[in-house]
Amino acid sequence: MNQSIKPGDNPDLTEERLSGTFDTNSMAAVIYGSDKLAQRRREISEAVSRIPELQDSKPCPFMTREEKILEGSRKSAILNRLLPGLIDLDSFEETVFIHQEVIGIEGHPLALHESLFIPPIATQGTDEQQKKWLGRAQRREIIGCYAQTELGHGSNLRALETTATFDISSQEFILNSPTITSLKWWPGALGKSANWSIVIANLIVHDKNHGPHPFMVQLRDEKSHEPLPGITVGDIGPKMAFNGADNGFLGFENYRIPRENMLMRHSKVTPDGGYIRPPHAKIGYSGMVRVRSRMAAEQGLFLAHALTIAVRYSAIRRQGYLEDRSREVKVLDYQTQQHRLFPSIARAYAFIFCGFETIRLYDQLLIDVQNGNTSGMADLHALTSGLKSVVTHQTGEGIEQARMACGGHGYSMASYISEIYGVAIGGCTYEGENMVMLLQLARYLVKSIEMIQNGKSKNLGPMVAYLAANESEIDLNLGPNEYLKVFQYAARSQAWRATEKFQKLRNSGMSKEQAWNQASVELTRASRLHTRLYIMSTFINHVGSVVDQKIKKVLIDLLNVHITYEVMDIGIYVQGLLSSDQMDLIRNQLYVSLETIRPNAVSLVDSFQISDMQLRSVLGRRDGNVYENLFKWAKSCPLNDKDVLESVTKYLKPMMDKSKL
Ligand SMILES: CCCCCCCCCC/C=C\CCC/C=C/C(=O)SCCNC(=O)CCNC(=O)[C@H](O)C(C)(C)COP(=O)(O)OP(=O)(O)OC[C@H]1O[C@@H](n2cnc3c(N)ncnc32)[C@H](O)[C@@H]1OP(=O)(O)O
Ligand SMILES: Cc1cc2nc3c(=O)[nH]c(=O)nc-3n(C[C@H](O)[C@H](O)[C@H](O)COP(=O)(O)OP(=O)(O)OC[C@H]3O[C@@H](n4cnc5c(N)ncnc54)[C@H](O)[C@@H]3O)c2cc1C
Repeated sequence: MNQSIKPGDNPDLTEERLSGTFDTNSMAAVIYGSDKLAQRRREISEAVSRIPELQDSKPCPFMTREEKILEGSRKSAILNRLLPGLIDLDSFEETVFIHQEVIGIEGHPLALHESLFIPPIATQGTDEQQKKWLGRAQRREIIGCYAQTELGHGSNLRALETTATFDISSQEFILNSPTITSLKWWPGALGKSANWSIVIANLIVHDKNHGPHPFMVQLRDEKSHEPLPGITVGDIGPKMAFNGADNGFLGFENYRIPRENMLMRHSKVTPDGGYIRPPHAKIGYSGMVRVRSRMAAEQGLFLAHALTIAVRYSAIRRQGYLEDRSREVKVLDYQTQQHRLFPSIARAYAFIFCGFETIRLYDQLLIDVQNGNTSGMADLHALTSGLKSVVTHQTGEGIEQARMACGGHGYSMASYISEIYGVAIGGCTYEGENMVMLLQLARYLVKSIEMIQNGKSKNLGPMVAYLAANESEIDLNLGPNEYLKVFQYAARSQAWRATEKFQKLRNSGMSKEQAWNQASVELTRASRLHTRLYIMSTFINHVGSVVDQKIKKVLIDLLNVHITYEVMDIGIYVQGLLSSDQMDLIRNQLYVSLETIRPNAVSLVDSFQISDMQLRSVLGRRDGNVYENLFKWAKSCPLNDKDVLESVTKYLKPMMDKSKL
C-alpha cells in the first residue's frame, strides 16, 4: 500500500497511489538500509513539522543571498539547541538529514563542519588533539571548514603553494600565502561563518618540502569573530547555486600556530625538527576519499528529489490525447515521458544502493587504517574516484531531463529543480574534477591490465577480475547476469583498447605523460564503463538480497529498466558482441519494462520519503494540488507587493509619456 494517500489530495495522484503494488514504507526500508533508519527519517520529518521556529520564513527563491545565510544560521542555532531531543547525536546520517530537512540544499554555515572539519580531526588527529578540539567542535563551540583549494590550484595538489614552515626556536609553524594564486579559494563556510579551519599546507622542515599536510588553524577571534592578525578572509561572491553557503578566500602572512596544531596521528614533526612519514603517502587525502565515498548516495538523493517532483507532477499534468478524446491524458502516459524519467528512477535507486555500499567500504577501510593496514586504500580511491564522477554526471543529466519533463513550470523556481540541479552538479567539480578523477581510476585499470599482460591475473582484485576474461558470445535468453556479461565485455574491451593505445604511444618513443594525455579520452571512457558495470552489479546483488517478495518483484522490474537502458546506451561498445537482432530485442525489452513499471512510478518516488518541507517544490507537493498553490506562490512573490513599481514610475512611465508627445 502507498502510505502517502490522504483525503483532499489531487484525485489523479490518489489514483496513481492506489495502483501501486507494494508498501512504500517497506520500500523505504530497503532504500535506506533498514526499517529503523527509514522510520527515523519519517519521525524526524514529523517532529520538525511541528516546530514553528524551524519552518522557512519565506520560500527560498524569494530570499536574497544575505537572507539565505541569515536563515541558515538562525535555523542552525535553533537546531543546535533542539538536536538532543530530536536525533541520535552520534548518528552522522541523522545529523545530515535533519539539516537537509530544516535548512534545505542551498547550504548553511555548518554544512562543511560535519563532513570535512570534524572527520579529519577524528581520523588524523592524535588522541590529545582529539581531546582538545573534537568535543568543542561537536558541541559547536567552534565552527570549522576545510581549506585546501587555492585560487590557482585545485586538482593538482602537488602544486599547492601555501606553506607551513617549522620554526624550531619557537616550536611553531609559520603559515604563508606567498602569491595571489596561493590564496585559499572555495572552502564552504570560510567566508563569514567559520572561526577555525583545517588548512592544507606544504610542510617545510629544515628547508625541505614534505608536501601537503593538514593543520588546525584558528582564523577568527572567538569573542569578536574578527579575523586574527595575519589572516585575510572573506566571501568569494555569488555562485550558480548553493548560495546559502559562504564559500570563502583566505590568505596568511607570517601567521604562527603551535607545533601541536599539525594533525599528527600519521605524519609527525618532532620538537627537534625530525619528520616521521605516514604509513601511506596519501593518507592525508583520506578526508576527500571519505566525502567521495558518500557522494553516490547523496547524489542519488538529489536525483530522487528531482524525480519526486517530475513524476508526481507528470501524474497530475494533463496535456493532449491518446485514444479518449473526451479527456486530456496524464503526461506520464506518454512513452517519451516514461523514457525520460523511468531510467532515472532506476539510476537513483542504483546510486543509493551502491552509495551505501561504498560508505560501508570506507568505514571498514577506516578501521583497517587505524589498525595499521593501508592495503585497501588504492582500491577504494580508484572505486570512489570513478563513482563520484559517473554518478554526479548522470545525476546532472537526470535532473535536467526531469526539469524538461515538467515543461514550462519546470523552468520556474516554483519547481525548485534548477536549484537542485545547480547544487548537485557542483559535485562534478568539488571533491576532484570529474575528468581528473576518471583518470585516477584509469591508472588503476591500466595497472591491472599490465598485471594480466605479465601473467599475474590471479593477483587481480574481485572488481577487476573481469578484465582477464574472454567473453565473445552471449546467450540472449537475457537475464540480469547476461546483461552483466554484455557490460563486462564493453568495459573490458574499452579498458584494453585504451591501455593498448597508451602502450603503443609509449613504444613509439613518446614520454609517459604525453602518451597518457593522447590516450586520455579513451582512458576516461574505460573508467566510465568500469564504473557503470560496478553500479549495475551492485544493483543486481542488492535486488537479489531482498526478502519481501512484493518489493523484490518491483525492484526486478526497475532493474530491467536499468539494464536494458544501460546496454542500449552503450550500444557502440557492444557492436562486436551483439547482432542487430539482439539489439532490437533489448530495445523492445526496454519498452516493455517501461510499461511494466508505469503503475508503480508514483509509489517508487513516494518511497524516497522526501517531505514537502525538504522538497520545497510547488510542483512536487505530496498532495498534488499544484495549480492553486502555483497561483498562491506567484502572488506571494515580493514583486507583487505593489501594483506599480519604481521601475515603471521612474523609467517606463516617463519614457511612454515622452513618446506620446
Ligand atoms: C538531498 C541529498 C542530501 C545530501 C546531503 C549532503 C549535501 C551535500 C552538499 C554539499 C555541497 C558542497 C560540499 C562541497 C565540499 C567540497 C569540498 C572540496 O572540494 S575539498 C577539495 C577537494 N579537492 C580535490 O578533490 C582535489 C583533487 N586532487 C587530488 O585528489 C589529487 O591531486 C590527485 C588524486 C588527483 C592526484 O594526486 P597526486 O598528484 O598526489 O598523486 P598522483 O596522481 O601522482 O598519484 C600517485 C599515486 O597515489 C595514488 N593516490 C592518489 N590519491 C590517493 C588516495 N586518496 N588514496 C590512495 N591512493 C591515492 C594514485 O592513484 C597514484 O597511484 P599509482 O599506483 O602510482 O597509480
Ligand atoms: C560548490 C563547491 C564547493 C567547494 N568546496 C570546497 C571546500 O570546502 N574546500 C576546498 O578546499 N575546496 C572546495 N571546492 C574546490 C574544488 O575542490 C575544486 O574546484 C576542484 O577540486 C577542482 O579544481 P579546480 O577548480 O582547480 O579545477 P581545474 O583543475 O582548474 O579544472 C579545470 C579544467 O582542467 C581540467 N584538468 C585539470 N587537471 C587535469 C589533468 N591532470 N588532466 C586532464 N584535465 C585536467 C579539468 O578536467 C577541468 O576541465 C569547492 C568547489 C565547489 C564548486
